[in-house]
Amino acid sequence: MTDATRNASSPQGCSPKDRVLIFDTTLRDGEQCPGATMTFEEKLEVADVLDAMGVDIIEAGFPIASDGDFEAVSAIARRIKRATVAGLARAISADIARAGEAVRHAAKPRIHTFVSTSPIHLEHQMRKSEEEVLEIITKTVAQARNLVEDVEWSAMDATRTPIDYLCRTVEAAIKAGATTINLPDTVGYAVPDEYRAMFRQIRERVPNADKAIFSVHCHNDLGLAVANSLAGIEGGARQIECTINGIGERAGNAALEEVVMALRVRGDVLPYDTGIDASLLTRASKAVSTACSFPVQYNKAIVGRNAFAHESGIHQDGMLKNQTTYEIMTPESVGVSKTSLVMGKHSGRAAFRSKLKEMGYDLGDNQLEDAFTRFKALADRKKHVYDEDIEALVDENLASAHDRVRLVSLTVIAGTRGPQRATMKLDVDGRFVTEEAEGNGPIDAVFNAIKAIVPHEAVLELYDVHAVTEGTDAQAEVTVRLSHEGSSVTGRGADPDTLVSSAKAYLVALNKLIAKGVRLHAQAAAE
Ligand SMILES: CC(=O)SCCNC(=O)CCNC(=O)[C@H](O)C(C)(C)COP(=O)(O)OP(=O)(O)OC[C@H]1O[C@@H](n2cnc3c(N)ncnc32)[C@H](O)[C@@H]1OP(=O)(O)O
Ligand SMILES: CC(C)C(=O)C(=O)O
Repeated sequence: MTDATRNASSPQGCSPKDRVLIFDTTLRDGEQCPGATMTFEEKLEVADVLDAMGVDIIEAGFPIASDGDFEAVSAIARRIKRATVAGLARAISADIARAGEAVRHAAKPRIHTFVSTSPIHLEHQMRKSEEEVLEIITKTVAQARNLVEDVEWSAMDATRTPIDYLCRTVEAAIKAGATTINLPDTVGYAVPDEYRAMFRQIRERVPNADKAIFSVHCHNDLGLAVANSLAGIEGGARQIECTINGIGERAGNAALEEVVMALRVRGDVLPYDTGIDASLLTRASKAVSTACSFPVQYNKAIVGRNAFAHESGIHQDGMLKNQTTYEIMTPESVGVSKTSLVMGKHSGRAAFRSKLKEMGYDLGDNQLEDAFTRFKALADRKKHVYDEDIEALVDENLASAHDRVRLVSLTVIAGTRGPQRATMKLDVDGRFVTEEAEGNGPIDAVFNAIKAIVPHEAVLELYDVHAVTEGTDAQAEVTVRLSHEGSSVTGRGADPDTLVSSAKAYLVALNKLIAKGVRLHAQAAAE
């Protein structure tokens, strides 16, 4: 641990852990993510959330990039009282002057200047020799240090830089006054062992290494940004550069929420503290996603909408018995109100029973088994099973417990070439009866088939259909009202197939009439 990080050690009473500084670059590298540009106001909002969450350094932008960026960095510098506010600058005098001007009103200003160090970059981008770049480092870091006390220097493409030359650049930067040395994996090329070893070697070999805090900055081109960041910390770095939701150039940067929670949850093997209030992580994720109009992938660790959602029966059963069976952190710890047990085709009885209880149903074992069978059948056909879907099927189930006429099967031929034809099989008092009927439209054909099997005088007073939930696979809920000899009854049926729900609704109403004493005439031959 360097002197600088020791100053920021753990709160009193906690076991002493090394403090890792969180440098958030959502507003700079994050904004470099294609399509993630934020307006001035959006940047201020994000900066406020970051500050409230306790990030140590907010990299507010790249002031030379545009007047808009300069204005945003200046406004954030004026506004933020707790965190350090940094502005990025190339190793160019005008950039450094502009960054210095932008952050000068910050309570804690930082200039972050960078230059390439790898042979590929020196030859093809900078078109400079190693010696020329060493001179540039000395000159530009000194210029920045004349403007502010807190200067960060980054070796762009450090992980593709030969270690001997990297040592020389780091030594030069510290000598010129850099207080933080960032060794970025600019192109997401490193693997954890290599990145950890790089920090160990640099800290051992550079004579003045203990005068600076070392920093990691990892890109996610191989999906290793978080793993590399943690490895860099094990190698002696004490600052992590990261972004909310992992947004950033190309495949993005290490996600702030992931590094913070990895350090917290695995404190046993990663004994480091951050100053982040993790309960604000979800809020920060939403704020950034909204500001950038950049959706968070559903299965994103920590802040994705599925991060605390369980659909499979075995997991749901475990969760109902004890949350630690399938969750390594509580949803509340990252600002999510609760775990969700999502009802779907992989759910089991334990979760179904619990869901029904939550919805206010108290079913006996047989009723529950019946409803569960119907739920599984529905889930096989429907992508999302919502509470309303479950409610519809349970209500229908309860209503049909004493029915004398039940739907067994239905086939309808419909389309532009009428007449429409329905073939229906009903269970009437335990006997199967099949009839075929035509109609003026498929629903008329369905109702005529019912009348053919169970002739009755009742009049259809109302037919209404609406979607219970969203999407083309939504359950259609049909309401049918029948009246007979002064009494009228209503039936409801739900099914993703409107014709089936129509038949069910009609039969519910008909069964109610039968229960009221209307006589049945099952005419068709029993099978
Ligand atoms: C790894 C990173 O994320 S680095 C940060 C990347 N972010 C950005 O580039 C976003 C903001 N950028 C911009 O708005 C523009 O690129 C500007 C304003 C910075 C520069 O614009 P321009 O002057 O038109 O230059 P352009 O972008 O075409 O080329 C970059 C120039 O900077 C040079 N350069 C790149 N990095 C550095 C550096 N660290 N120090 C000095 N010069 C550098 C390049 O060699 C090139 O110089 P050249 O024109 O002499 O060949
Ligand atoms: C400017 C530096 C830190 C950078 O963004 C990178 O190397 O990825």
